[in-house]
Amino acid sequence: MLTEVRTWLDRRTSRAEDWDVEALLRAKRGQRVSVVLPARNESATVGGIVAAIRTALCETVPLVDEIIVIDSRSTDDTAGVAAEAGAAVYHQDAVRADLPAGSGKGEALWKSLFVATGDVLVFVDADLTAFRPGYVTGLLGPLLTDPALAYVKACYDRPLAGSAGPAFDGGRVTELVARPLLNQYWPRLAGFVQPLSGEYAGRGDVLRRVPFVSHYGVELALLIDLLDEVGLDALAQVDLGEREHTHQSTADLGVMAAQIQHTARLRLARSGRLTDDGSAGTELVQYTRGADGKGGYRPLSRDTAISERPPVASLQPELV
Ligand SMILES: O=c1ccn([C@@H]2O[C@H](COP(=O)(O)OP(=O)(O)O)[C@@H](O)[C@H]2O)c(=O)[nH]1
Ligand SMILES: O=C(O)[C@@H](COP(=O)(O)O)O[C@H]1O[C@H](CO)[C@@H](O)[C@H](O)[C@H]1O
Repeated sequence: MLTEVRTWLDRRTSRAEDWDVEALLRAKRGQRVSVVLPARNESATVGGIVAAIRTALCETVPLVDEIIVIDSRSTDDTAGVAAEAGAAVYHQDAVRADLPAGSGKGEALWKSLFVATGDVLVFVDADLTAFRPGYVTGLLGPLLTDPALAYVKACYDRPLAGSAGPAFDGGRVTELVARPLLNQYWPRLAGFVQPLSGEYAGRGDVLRRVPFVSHYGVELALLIDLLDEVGLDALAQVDLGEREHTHQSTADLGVMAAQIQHTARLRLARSGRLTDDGSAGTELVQYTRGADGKGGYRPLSRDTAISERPPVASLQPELV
């Protein structure tokens, strides 16, 4: 581990319990706080998360000023459930509908930058199955109390639901793809315990100065781009203890892994460390047996292409 990272790890890692809500209210000093949940087909969990934030951090103490759910082309009642729980719901394709539509989680997060009014934005996945308001206060703690910080990521144990395995059995793409890539090519980011965590907070003006990669490349790209934009000491992480969420299938995580590999290649090429001749395939062929689970294997073609949205701040003023 680089000496710089060792120092960073000690200096820029805190714990959720280090941040007292009353102290955060005093530190807020007129800054607005938006909580943003990107949600695709999360009707089973989004309502409980929104209600918990609203009750604890809007009604009981005025720490959070708005709760936004970006409905990311859900086919269930995510939007209705989120609205019922008290969130302001925006459909991903209805925000900046003048632009060609994009896809995936990264698109949902980029679109949130056009509707969130907070000086500080807190992002929370909508599939969490054991959410606590301390996730939000923990992420806000460093940002509201240290003006030198721009972005704070959650870290936590990630047990794999249903397995009695160790605390890091979850975060499969983190452990098998993202962490090796970061250690190989971006060792200054090796101090992040959970580089792909879906819970993080950032200053709105800084987030609007970086691009947003589509789909599941967004978290890796944000870390790499924010390191370039603001420097390692403006980044931090907060230990939230444990995180449980609805898991995707291994096959679906294969698509996520490919998107993250494409993102890494894009960033290596952009920094001149790799020549990208555009020959990397974006088709991922996976295999399944027939519906009855018998017979021979059938190929299943999956698209893993990613795209990228420019920094919001780079858009023509009249277009923002
Ligand atoms: O196209 C998408 C894919 C995912 N998500 C949301 O992004 C978060 C993380 O996605 P997911 O749970 O699929 O990833 P995982 O946590 O399983 O890696 C969740 O709130 C999803 O509903 C989204 O808004 N749009
Ligand atoms: O960290 C990971 O390996 C993946 C999958 O987690 P699990 O193996 O289902 O616990 O989950 C994260 O990765 C996505 C891509 O960055 C994020 O968008 C998700 O919020 C995050 O949960």
